[in-house]
Amino acid sequence: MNFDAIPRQQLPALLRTMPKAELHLHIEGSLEPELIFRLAARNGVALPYASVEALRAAYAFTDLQSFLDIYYAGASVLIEETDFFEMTWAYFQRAAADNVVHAEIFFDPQTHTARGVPMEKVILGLHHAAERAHQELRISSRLILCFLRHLSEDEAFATLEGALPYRRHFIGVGLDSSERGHPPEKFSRVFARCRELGLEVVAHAGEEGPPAYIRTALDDLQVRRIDHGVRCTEDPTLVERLARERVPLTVCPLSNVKLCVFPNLAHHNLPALLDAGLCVTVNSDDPAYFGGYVNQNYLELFAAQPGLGAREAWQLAANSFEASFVADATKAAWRLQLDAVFRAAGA
Ligand code: HPA
Ligand SMILES: [Zn+2]
Repeated sequence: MNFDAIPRQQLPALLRTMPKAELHLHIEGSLEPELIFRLAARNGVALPYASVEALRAAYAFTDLQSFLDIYYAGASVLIEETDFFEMTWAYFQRAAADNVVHAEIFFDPQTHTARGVPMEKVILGLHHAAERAHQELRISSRLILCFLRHLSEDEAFATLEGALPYRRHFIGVGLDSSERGHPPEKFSRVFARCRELGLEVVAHAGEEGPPAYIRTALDDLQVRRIDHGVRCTEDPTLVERLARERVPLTVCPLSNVKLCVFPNLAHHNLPALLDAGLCVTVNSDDPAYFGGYVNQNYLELFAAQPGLGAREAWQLAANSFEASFVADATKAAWRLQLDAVFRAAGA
């Protein structure tokens, strides 16, 4: 492929139209303020904000915790199965507009079961939206259950137990919420149990936490992907290992800027991670809170980083397929679609 034949002004259209997988998306983070207000009214949930505008104005985060406080407040309007369905269906429609062909979606059951919402309503609401997306939008998807790391390992075990009747609806587990002070090894036993059950395992690490958390996610939890992982560059030996073992990083550029991990996109280390040979992917994390869905992440990052061009666009999309939890034959079919789009653009 001749990537240099593609002029830079063609890049935004190419970023939008290229097929891609999204592998780091918290479904509760796709809840737009308008839907939060609509569900609050329908379910009789009181919100500490007077209007959609007042809620949006509160989206000025200083770190991960300042975001999580508002994110959990927003999720409190989700009560019935149809609420979970509507939220997830809205995400799939946005994803289809961004030419996402496959999504691996995180959900946080403890945020809901702690309020008395049954596990069944959470999982079936998401599952039915995923089925409709497959039929009507031709988007494939998988669900990944996340344990909240600020809670105990015993609570994670109880959550796993409660989810096992719906085992066929999710393919893996992850670890999210407040990273600092909650290292991956706090969850070693429950992740070992999940691996025994044949679940895929991933974990957020090295977003705000130190590179040591990336190491223990790999060694103690034996994760297949690292979510974020951007702080790995503070430890060159770790970067070499991630490249050698081709451990994917699901990077979320707009999230990193909103949560002050980097001052702006021009200072984001994604190009350095790509240069080091890592299997980096671009994702939206919590698009309703961080200023855009997956294409917005690509577009703003490429606009801010002159070193990123058509070659890197292709590589990032190819990485998103490689890093997904689907059969090799499916990955190969997506790669052909991707190559066809680049060839049609002149590469
Ligand atoms: O970016 C995140 N980090 C940790 N926990 C989260 N829960 C939703 N988004 C995030
Ligand atoms: Zn995340």
